Amino acid sequence: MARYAQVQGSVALITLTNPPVNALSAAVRLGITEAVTRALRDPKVKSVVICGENGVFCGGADIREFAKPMTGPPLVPMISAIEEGDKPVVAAIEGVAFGGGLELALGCHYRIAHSKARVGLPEVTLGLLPAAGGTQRLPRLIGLAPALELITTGRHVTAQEALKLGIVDKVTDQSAQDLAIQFAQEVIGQPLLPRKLSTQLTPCPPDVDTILDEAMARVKQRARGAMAPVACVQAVRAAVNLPYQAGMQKEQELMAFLFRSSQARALQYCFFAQRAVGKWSLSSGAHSGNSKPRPVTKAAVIGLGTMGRGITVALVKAGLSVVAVETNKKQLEMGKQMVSAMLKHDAQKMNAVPRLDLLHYTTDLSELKNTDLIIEAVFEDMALKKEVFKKLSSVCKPDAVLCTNTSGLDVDELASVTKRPELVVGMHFFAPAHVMKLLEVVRGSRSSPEVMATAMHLGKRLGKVSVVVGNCSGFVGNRMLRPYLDQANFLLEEGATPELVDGALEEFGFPMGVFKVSDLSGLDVGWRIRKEAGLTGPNVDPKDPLRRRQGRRYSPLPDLVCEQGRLGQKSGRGWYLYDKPGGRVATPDPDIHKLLEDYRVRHGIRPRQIGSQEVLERCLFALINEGFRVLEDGMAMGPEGIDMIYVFGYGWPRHRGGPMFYAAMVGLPRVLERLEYYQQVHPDVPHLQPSSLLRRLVVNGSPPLDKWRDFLQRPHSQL
Ligand SMILES: CC(C)(COP(=O)(O)OP(=O)(O)OC[C@H]1O[C@@H](n2cnc3c(N)ncnc32)[C@H](O)[C@@H]1OP(=O)(O)O)[C@@H](O)C(=O)NCCC(=O)NCCSC(=O)C[C@@H](O)CCCCCCCCCCCCC(=O)O
Repeated sequence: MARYAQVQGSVALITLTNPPVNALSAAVRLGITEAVTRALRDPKVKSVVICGENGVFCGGADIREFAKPMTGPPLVPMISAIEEGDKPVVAAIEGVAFGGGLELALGCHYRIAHSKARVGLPEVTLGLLPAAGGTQRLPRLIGLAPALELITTGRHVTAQEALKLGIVDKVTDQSAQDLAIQFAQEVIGQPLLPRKLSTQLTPCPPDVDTILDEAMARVKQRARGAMAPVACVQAVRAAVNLPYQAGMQKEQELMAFLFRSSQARALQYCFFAQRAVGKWSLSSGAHSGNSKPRPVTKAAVIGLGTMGRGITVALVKAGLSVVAVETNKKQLEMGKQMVSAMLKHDAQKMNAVPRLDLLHYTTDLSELKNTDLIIEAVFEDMALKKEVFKKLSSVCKPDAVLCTNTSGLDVDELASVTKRPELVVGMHFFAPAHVMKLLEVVRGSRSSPEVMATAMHLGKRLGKVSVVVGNCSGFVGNRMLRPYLDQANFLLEEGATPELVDGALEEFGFPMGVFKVSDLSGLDVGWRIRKEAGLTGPNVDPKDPLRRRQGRRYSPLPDLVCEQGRLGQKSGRGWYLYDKPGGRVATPDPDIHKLLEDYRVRHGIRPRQIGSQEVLERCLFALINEGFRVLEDGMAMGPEGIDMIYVFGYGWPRHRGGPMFYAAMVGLPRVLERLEYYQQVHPDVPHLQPSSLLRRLVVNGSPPLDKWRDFLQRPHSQL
């Protein structure tokens, strides 16, 4: 797993060989240890170069090994042996040097990087810290403040930035390996001590305590309960306050604590789940490996509302040529200005030129004759969307892919009005579409594998985490949201306040509680949907009592709030009060408290004390229960897809792994028991009725999440 060669007479060349990213598995660590020992012992070898095969230096420790008992030589002594040796060792960094890979390079005496290489210590994103000396060597090399920033955020830096920061000594456009071999010969005989980072002091400004305290306050505020960033600051503090060996001791202690934590397991699960969802498969046997995407060079977006603008920006940023269609001239002009402004703003941040030349605006659908793929993003109205699809079906070239950006309407119904239902697919973007990482790719019953591959491939080009989902009302994300929202409203009826519910959810790790999110999105959105569904407004069945609809419990509270003109942030009042219309700072509103009190009196509800635990159990377990139903109905490939949808689209805290992972962590028997309890107390809420899949899993001893698929009724898969 590490190749040894002697080149140019006196240079030992050690090459890491563990594709695809040369992760430091036990075998690689053994290979490096043996090769370094050999090089240091061989009198003919005067200097050493360490590089990686296939243009990648090293992606760090082998994350897959973390779940298994440790074997092979540990990293810390292996890196120390390199640093302590009496021959200069040069790291030749191509591709990436991440995590343990960068730590290995920091143990070398010199670092040479290719100009396209990136380096970083992303351990914090896996719930860990750089525990092979990274928290002790990097501050000694580049100083306290930049090291703190890189270690607590896990940010990757380019070779150019690494050179400026002093992480690497040279950057080359040619082969880093060749330059390193040449360099390794030039430095033979030069004093090595100043290059051994463990022997150096961390360069610190006089206000070192302030810097550390501010960093700690910053990470605590941002971390939303994640422990690793806090541990990273503690470890770097040790690099300032303690001698190297004591600092290393501290690093190991902190790592031991993080290593077995549920947060680290959740974050590492997310790392693999994010990659797993890209490898989609359908019940027909088609999968990402055997279905070829169609080439897409020219795309179109129909509708320049908020979603259409964001999608247009995302497509242009990915380098696609885009025709943006908006039939309303005023809206077209407004959209044009907004899209240009967004592209310019983005380009400015990247120090680049905005690609406005890739855009063409029109009011005329017939200009779509030559587009390869069209994304319809008109108002969420089935009749309107059908009209658009009918037209598209006749004006677009016969093999053009037709996508709908609906957040929950029936993709098959739309496909049925076209002459090419097999070329129709849902692409559910999340607002703002050029920022949010999630894309639900909705498979209609007739969407062809090729079209699924095209939509998934396009998602990847746009930098999205794309998840294949089935065509059911609300798809996966919004479908699961309904029971969550219902429970939040029921809690208000029973005695909670918006701030109590939101407080519990934010404490759990959501960036915003459910009521703040509703205020941000606009309360009229749900109001309109409820009216259309006959849950409120003139279409309500007159036989339905006020707090029951269609045979189940219903809370009219959100309707009452809307009827008062409280539409959320945009009107300056919603579940909270804002300083002005469009204001963002939410304060609890005594008028809402009064509304809730009056409501309870009117309906004879005696308010009770509600604690955070009940808020979390009712809101989250109801959502999770629907997640099990989604799996049971065959609307998602597996729990990983659901989890990535919630992490990337709904603010579920990544360090809790997503709802299905969380359920597994809490314990399925516990989730089942609490749902059964709440169902007894609220028999009129069908969402609290535990799903049969959850019951089946518990009866079968709660198998680990990666075995849940075995308990799904495969023939029912809708994918
Ligand atoms: C490297 C990348 C940038 C490549 O990206 P790209 O898009 O090209 O490709 P993919 O991301 O799709 O990856 C391809 C393929 O490779 C897999 N993979 C990638 N990286 C790793 C890895 N590090 N390990 C294993 N596998 C990896 C990926 O899953 C794909 O596989 P697939 O099957 O889907 O094809 C990009 O991949 C990337 O960013 N990778 C992660 C980089 C990273 O995070 N590195 C840091 C790793 S953690 C680390 O290095 C830790 C070290 O600091 C220290 C370790 C010390 C350990 C000591 C432990 C002591 C514990 C003591 C406690 C004991 C307590 C007790 O007793 O209980």
